[in-house]
Amino acid sequence: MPRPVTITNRVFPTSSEVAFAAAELFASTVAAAVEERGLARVAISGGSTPKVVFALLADPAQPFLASIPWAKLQLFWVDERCVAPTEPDSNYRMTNEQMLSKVPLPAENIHRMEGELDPEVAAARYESDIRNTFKLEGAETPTFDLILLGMGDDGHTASLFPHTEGLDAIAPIVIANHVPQKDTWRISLTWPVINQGREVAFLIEGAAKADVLHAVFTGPYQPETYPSQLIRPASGRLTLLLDAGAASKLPAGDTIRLS
Ligand SMILES: O=C(O)[C@H](O)[C@@H](O)[C@H](O)[C@H](O)COP(=O)(O)O
Repeated sequence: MPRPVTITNRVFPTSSEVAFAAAELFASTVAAAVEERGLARVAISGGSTPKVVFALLADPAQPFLASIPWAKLQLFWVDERCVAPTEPDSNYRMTNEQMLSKVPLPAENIHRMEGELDPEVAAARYESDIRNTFKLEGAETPTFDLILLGMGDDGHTASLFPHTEGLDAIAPIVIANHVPQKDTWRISLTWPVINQGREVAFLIEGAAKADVLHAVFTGPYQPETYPSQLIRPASGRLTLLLDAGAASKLPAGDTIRLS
């Protein structure tokens, strides 16, 4: 059975307010990690929801660009499509367009998943990159300071899709996951690694996600069908950053206790 978790459910009237809250969480987590440990390691998701967040972080009119200690941030991805970084579907391309091309994050601090390579090769290379960057030994796994997740309307998160082999991957840090429902391969962090994050947050917007959020956080535990249910951080804490539409079928209140 999954470990208990207390969910902090932060609901905002509009998607722009959710994005600003996500940018604040990113900036404050990075600053705290640098203060405490001298560096910050963050893993971000792709898709469409985080685009505005990354644009806010790079916007000189916002407080984040000047306040984030970019040189002490090591940036990773939660997952990537198996495409070249120049392709429209590339999570790296989206992040580069919205943020990386506009902020003083050193190139060597940007840890791109190499979607252009054979999926298994790309997964192995990324796992090696993580092991080297985190200076891991033996079976040690990484503890990211922040992991920012999205959720598909099918209940997937990262590239952990319903009824795919990636859900069974416990030991690795990074996997290549075949996703038959999309007739594609993806590269993804595994769910035990995500659960080791110091701060783990879902950023979810839109009424179209209301039903899946209700199923994931109030329905029976069936992670093969709703892989986002696998996300039960070891810290015992999980944050939801939602707009009113996405939250519309969740219980009222700012805390959800999952036993
Ligand atoms: O590569 C990806 O697509 C993401 O990492 C994926 O897990 C995403 O977070 C969800 O599919 C939600 O995507 P939207 O934000 O576009 O709804």
